[in-house]
Amino acid sequence: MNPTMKLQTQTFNNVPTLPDSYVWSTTPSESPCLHSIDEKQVPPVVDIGDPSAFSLVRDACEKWGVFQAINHGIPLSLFQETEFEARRLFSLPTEQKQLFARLPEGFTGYGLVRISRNFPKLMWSECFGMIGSPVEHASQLWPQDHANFCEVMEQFQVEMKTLCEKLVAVMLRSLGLTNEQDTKWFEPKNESDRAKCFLQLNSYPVCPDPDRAMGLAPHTDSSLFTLLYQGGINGLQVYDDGVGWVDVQPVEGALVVNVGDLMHIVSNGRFKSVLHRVVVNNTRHRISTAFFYLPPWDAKVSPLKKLVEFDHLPMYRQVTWKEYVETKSKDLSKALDSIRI
Ligand SMILES: O=C(O)CCC(=O)C(=O)O
Ligand SMILES: [Fe+2]
Repeated sequence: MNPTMKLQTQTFNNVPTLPDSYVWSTTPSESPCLHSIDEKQVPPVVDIGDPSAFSLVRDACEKWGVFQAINHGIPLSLFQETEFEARRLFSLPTEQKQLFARLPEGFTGYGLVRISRNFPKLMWSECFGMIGSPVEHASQLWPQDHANFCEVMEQFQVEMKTLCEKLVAVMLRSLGLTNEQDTKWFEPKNESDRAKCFLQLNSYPVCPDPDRAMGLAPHTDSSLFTLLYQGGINGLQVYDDGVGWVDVQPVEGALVVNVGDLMHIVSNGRFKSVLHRVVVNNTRHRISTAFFYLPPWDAKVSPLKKLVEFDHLPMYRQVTWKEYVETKSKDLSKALDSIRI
């Protein structure tokens, strides 16, 4: 594990040069990104309220593992309020944010992104994770002034979860699965188990030397899929085998839908788990909100029966979510291979 998991006080504030621990040997500037104007070379923007959405979603998930969803029903104002509250949180002094530091194995609280432990260099980012109400942490931070933060974060999670439920149906229906029984994508341990969500606010402060730094190293999300609101500032890039790194240009009000490892498994390999990274810049502090859609901890996940019947062979063995997370935290790139049949 990286010995410097804990963020250093003052790391991001007014440092004139990039500290050595943040200098990456393979940097985004050495594998430049395509700023394409050819719409075939960028992940598509899909109006998910349109009847033609199904085939567009399927094509995007097969080719890219990512698309930008518009007309999803969540008002822009809720994204703006969430971003405003996130900025309020990240602008606090580091000592104060450290009061609710995330434990190395934990999900909630403040700190480095979980994948930091898998890389020798530090990333130019910080995050705050929440599952449900953040009141426990927020009330310590702002004893008199946490109500709005909590209200906005709770409302955001409720609306995003509803949207995730709708989107999973769209994605699986796009594969021809219309019967409810055929689209059960996890096997619960208990009857009452429901899908789970995890909200992570990400902050990428202004960086003195963005060409040698990394906001978030290349990774795939472990989730079924992730909904990402990236505000108006560029930074997210996805990898395409034929093209290389491609910018996902922010579209006002759109949500980036990232296919994760679990959807790749559930779809028996049809949908691609998208490799993505974040680059930083030297002028603007970027904030993003990532909403991960997940199974319950002890639930089992495997390729959907109908798809396996069609393919005659499952591509992956069954795995519990807990087992998958533990395998992936040991080695990001080998987790999928380790359950491949
Ligand atoms: O900030 C972004 O655009 C991407 C964030 C991300 O990939 C993540 O939180 O897993
Ligand atoms: Fe991610």
